[in-house]
Amino acid sequence: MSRFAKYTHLELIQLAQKTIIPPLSSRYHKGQVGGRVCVVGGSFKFCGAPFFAANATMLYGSDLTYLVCSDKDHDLSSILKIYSPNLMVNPVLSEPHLKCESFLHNVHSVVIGPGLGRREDEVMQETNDVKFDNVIKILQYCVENKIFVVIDADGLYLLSNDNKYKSKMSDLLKNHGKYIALTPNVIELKRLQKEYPDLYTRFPGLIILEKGKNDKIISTNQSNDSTNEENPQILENTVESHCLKRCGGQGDTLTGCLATQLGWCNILLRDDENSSKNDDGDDNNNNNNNKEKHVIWPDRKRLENIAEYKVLSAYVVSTVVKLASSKAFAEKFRSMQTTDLNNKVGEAFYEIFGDTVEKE
Ligand SMILES: NC(=O)C1=CN([C@@H]2O[C@H](COP(=O)(O)OP(=O)(O)OC[C@H]3O[C@@H](n4cnc5c(N)ncnc54)[C@H](OP(=O)(O)O)[C@@H]3O)[C@@H](O)[C@H]2O)[C@@H](O)CC1
Ligand SMILES: Nc1ncnc2c1ncn2[C@@H]1O[C@H](COP(=O)(O)OP(=O)(O)OP(=O)(O)O)[C@@H](O)[C@H]1O
Repeated sequence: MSRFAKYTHLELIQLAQKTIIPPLSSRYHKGQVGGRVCVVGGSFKFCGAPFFAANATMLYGSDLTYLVCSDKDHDLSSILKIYSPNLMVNPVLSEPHLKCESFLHNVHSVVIGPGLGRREDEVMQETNDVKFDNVIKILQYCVENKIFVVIDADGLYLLSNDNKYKSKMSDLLKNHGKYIALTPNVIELKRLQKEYPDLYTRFPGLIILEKGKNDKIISTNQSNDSTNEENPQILENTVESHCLKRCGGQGDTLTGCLATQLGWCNILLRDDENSSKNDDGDDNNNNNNNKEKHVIWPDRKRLENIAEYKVLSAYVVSTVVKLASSKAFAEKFRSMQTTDLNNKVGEAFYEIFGDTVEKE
């Protein structure tokens, strides 16, 4: 059981408000606190999924969202650009010598997988392998540079079923689990458990947000030798959803929202790291330059470790998406689509957290 499992729903929401939802303020510039998120996905078959995920990142509150896809997937990048002028679509995923640094250096979180496709389904095997090689390259770049990653949909398929890539991916998860969240649906979870029977304990620091009627958040101890903690820890979101429509893309929405929320956590954690470095500098050099000290939301409450930031993020996002889907369903019933759900994300967030404007 997670320490959070002893909290009531209201206590968790209040805790989140004090720890992981940075207030809106005129002090911050574009991307600094709202965050910069990148979604990697799309294929010749699926242009909806990457759009829903990327669109949800922005509707949840990111300032800048990039969508990285392949220019070999027919008209995918043009279609995505037409879907939304808010997104920055970067069709570099099939570049043979991809330089991740050029588009990821200032990003706070990344989604890998919505609509990405699978190697066996693709038409042009040769260019296709470049695309998937690059997906692995991106994952590696992210975890080595402490960028949070959400792996969903066909990203999970690579991890559970792709013979060329699954061992490389599982090595990255094993060594850098603390930067990664998986968001499987029921079938994706079954595939993962078939490949990794010890899924819940195998990847230290990993969290798994299992989607379903009650979203379940599983977290694995960060270190294999911490014996005094339960492993894994489980937190279930039992808030009722009144949405009875299961249109494709609800999971993509959840994934996008989670990426933005994790991006915020990354920003806050980096700010703590920078300010403690400066504290050391001050002591050693007797230098009273406070400029870099807790630039962002100085009086926030701290959680205990990275895993707690990720678990609370997953809980909050699950709550927001459940409320958004209930609202969309109440208006549209059977005709509800994912676009309706996406359009309720902001309203649901507001209903739960208010305007979140910084108090003077
Ligand atoms: N508009 C778009 O572009 C969209 C594109 N999308 C993209 O499609 C890609 C493939 O994703 P996917 O989920 O369709 O494929 P996959 O994992 O093989 O599962 C397929 C089979 O699993 C089952 N099944 C599923 N859920 C279940 C449940 N809760 N409980 C029980 N069974 C369940 C179900 O089995 P059946 O009902 O046939 O028995 C189904 O046939 C991926 O890239 C994704 O991002 C989507 O995001 C949607 C919007
Ligand atoms: N049986 C259910 N009852 C109520 N809500 C559900 C149910 N199943 C899923 N949900 C809600 O829908 C969200 C998405 O779950 P779903 O299983 O549809 O994901 P997915 O298959 O990955 O979606 P996508 O179509 O985007 O690939 C969940 O997080 C949950 O909030």
